[in-house]
Amino acid sequence: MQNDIEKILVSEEEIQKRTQELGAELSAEYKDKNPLVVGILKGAIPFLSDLTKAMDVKLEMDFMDVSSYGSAMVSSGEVKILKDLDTNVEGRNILIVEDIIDSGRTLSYIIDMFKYRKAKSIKIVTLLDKPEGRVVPLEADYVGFLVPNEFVVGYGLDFIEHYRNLPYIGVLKPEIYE
Ligand SMILES: O=P(O)(O)OC[C@H]1O[C@H](OP(=O)(O)OP(=O)(O)O)[C@H](O)[C@@H]1O
Ligand SMILES: Nc1nc2[nH]cnc2c(=O)[nH]1
Repeated sequence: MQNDIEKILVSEEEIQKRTQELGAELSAEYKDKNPLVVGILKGAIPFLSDLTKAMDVKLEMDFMDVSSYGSAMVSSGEVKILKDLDTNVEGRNILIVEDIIDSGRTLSYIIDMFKYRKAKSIKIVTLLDKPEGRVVPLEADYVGFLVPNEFVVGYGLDFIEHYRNLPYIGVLKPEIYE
């Protein structure tokens, strides 16, 4: 699998160090707020797992799965809920955990939904932000790393469901797409 990687953009050490920093910041922000940490399946799982272990606060976790219709690498803009939360978000402090914000469509849809459901506060932490990909305006409250406008894989991010288990963020060799 590692043979398929052309270059590493964010190393395992960089991810782990930044995750500890973000965990400390979020611990201060959410002290005594019992946040509901919402992971967006499936890409957010490795980051959410490491990040919440770096947060020394009482919190709850829940998960949503949404799909944006489209090919493996280009989304169409339509978002559909595949798995909803089990938890009522009304009056809750919500921390959404994402692996990447690209067009911004996925999170824009989810945030509107949480506002409609009367969440008390909504914040976003994303491991990666790809600002050049933005189609709808959206800013995360906490960002791990900025990435260029390239298709990235690893640490949760897939290409046709593979490479999520890489411990770093990388770019695939061109022949993998052939
Ligand atoms: O800002 P956007 O352009 O909406 O892209 C970001 C979304 O795309 C990826 O999810 P994907 O739909 O590929 O699902 P997955 O996490 O299960 O791979 C990623 O995990 C984000 O949720
Ligand atoms: N794997 C992967 N999924 C994405 N979803 C939105 N942007 C990306 C990306 O660069 N890589």
